[in-house]
Amino acid sequence: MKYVNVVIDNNTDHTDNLYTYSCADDNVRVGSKVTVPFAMGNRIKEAYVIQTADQLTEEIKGLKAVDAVDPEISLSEEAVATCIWMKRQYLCRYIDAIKCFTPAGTSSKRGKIRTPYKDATGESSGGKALTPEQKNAVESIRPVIAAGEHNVFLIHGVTGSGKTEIYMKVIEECIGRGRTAIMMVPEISLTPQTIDRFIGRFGTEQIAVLHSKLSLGERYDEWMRIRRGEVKIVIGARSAIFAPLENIGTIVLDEEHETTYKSDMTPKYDAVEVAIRRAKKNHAVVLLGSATPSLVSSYKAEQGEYHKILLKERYNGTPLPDVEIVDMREELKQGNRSIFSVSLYEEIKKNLAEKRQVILFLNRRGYSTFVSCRSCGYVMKCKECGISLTYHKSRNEAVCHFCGHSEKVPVLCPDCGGKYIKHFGTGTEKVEEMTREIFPDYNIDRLDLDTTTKKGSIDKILNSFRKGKTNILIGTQLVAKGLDFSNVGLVGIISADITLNVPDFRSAERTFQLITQAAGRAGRGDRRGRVLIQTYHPDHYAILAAKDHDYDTFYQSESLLRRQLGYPPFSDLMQVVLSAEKEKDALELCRQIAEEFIRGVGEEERRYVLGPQAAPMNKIKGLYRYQLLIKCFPGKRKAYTKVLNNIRLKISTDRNAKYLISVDVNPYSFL
Ligand SMILES: Nc1ncnc2c1ncn2[C@@H]1O[C@H](COP(=O)(O)OP(=O)(O)OP(=O)(O)O)[C@@H](O)[C@H]1O
Ligand SMILES: [Zn+2]
Repeated sequence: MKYVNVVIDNNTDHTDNLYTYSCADDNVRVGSKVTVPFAMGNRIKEAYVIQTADQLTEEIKGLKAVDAVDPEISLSEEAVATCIWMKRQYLCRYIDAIKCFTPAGTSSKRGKIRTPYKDATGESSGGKALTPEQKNAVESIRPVIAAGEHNVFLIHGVTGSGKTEIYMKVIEECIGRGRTAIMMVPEISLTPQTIDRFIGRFGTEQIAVLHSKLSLGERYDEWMRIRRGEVKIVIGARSAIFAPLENIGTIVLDEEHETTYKSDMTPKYDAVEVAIRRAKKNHAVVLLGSATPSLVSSYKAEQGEYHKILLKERYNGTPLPDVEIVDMREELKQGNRSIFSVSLYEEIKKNLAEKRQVILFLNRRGYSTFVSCRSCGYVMKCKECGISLTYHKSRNEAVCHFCGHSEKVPVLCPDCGGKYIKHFGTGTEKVEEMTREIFPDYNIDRLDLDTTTKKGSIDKILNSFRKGKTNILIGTQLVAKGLDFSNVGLVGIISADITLNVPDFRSAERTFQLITQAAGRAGRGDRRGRVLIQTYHPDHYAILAAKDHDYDTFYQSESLLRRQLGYPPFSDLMQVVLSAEKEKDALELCRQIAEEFIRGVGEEERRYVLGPQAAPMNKIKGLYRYQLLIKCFPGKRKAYTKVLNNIRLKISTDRNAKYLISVDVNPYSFL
């Protein structure tokens, strides 16, 4: 007879505890999926074993027995340990963490394993001869793997330095030693080339690709292949970090600075942190790769927590693109009101004449930014969210980019009855229209959320650009993410100010990253490329540093500011959001929670609690939102999360409560 502590598969905070059962099946172990009779009615529920024991330390009255042990599905001990850690780290329930590690969906019962990407035609095995920089990188990682030690490497390599080649060599090394690997990319649909290269090198049998387009049945099949140990490499986006691999030797996070690695849904985990946690338990190495490492990662490298590897040159020696800043205030003075500065127009013309391709980047989709009345200043806003609606010309509608609500644009102003309702500002849809007007003889395409809703549309747009059919590609940040095309001569950044003006302490960091990444798409072949940055803030340090490809200077200025203000990487920033139907209630409860938190952690912490204040998105889907921001300095995380979690539980388990509470540690957006 064994005794087990289990977590019940229940979606509530009331039952987020460990429940003890006896178990007659000797096959039961930590991580087993079981069924148990639960609560008064003894309904059979699914559950997961967190602990096992041969004896009970004290007698339990009315101890029930496990109903059955699932022979197919189980978590590894390491996965269970990671779940317990996640619960503490991200203030989630046990079951929220466990669900990350278990397969969604059920067996497809088709008897045939369906592998996605089976038609991929990648490069043949062997790989390329490494450049000296690539070789140095691999050589400094190899001994750590040989020794079976854990370490984190921050591979800071300029755009086009060939980081993927390093990942593949390191993974090869691991597999040669009988170990496994996780290869993470920020967005799978944008990285078909990377996947092709891996499949070409390692073959489909050894690889599982996890992505959101898989059906539930496919996902289940892939999960089982991995769990049975048939797969050596798992490639995927954020959730692939939970792949049920054992004996992991390497975890790679490509473009480690990308916000997609942070989950904004429960559990609100950070895949970089989970990767390091899992790697430690597996004695594995973590490779964090980027041309623009996050400030947090660079700081950790500086502190000696990570080992930094620098790659300063593109693999083929082509210099980084030549970057020019265009002061849009001057354009205005010259009477140019178009979205194209004279220099940008001339550069586009020149590149098209030379048969080189052009990328135009603007980090805002839609046609205009807002719809407003010229006579009275009325602005169309989302009734649910309170944010201004964006005009989409192709649909002839004003759309809320937060909740998706859309409505027709009125002919007359609903406020003053005037007929001067107009749309202002620029989005990618308008850039496309303008570009078509000015360059009617060229093929122009657009890559943003609106043009990629249909299945396969991303592939289509990227393929036609790769083949050279598209002359000008216009897009949002999707075009800044790792695309590797050799014939791009020019990248034009229509407005660098959009990200700069977002109310977030990371806006400068994001701007620097986006410009550098977008610029990095230019001149990846043999000929040098050119980049034009249009801005009303030509003297901003983020823009100047991006122009000079000068990460270090940016890092120094930015970390100085962050240190003074006590922002990450010098603290963890915790966001507590209270939502309620009445604005007054949300504010009042937020106030109470602030006091309760301070009582819990001590009066001397009061100065680290900011707010309550209305969240920048004051109203979402009809609920008013108020927030507290808490700066949590090193050594305090445990105490803070404990108090916060108790507050959260009190609210979430109160059946009469009219509020919602959400706690997010280092969210990627504070809106
Ligand atoms: N040693 C090499 N020999 C030949 N070609 C190489 C070599 N290393 C990399 N390449 C090629 O260089 C291109 C860029 O490599 P990769 O996509 O890995 O760059 P990256 O460092 O990830 O850049 P980014 O940060 O811009 O995404 C690819 O087309 C790749 O095939
Ligand atoms: Zn809305």
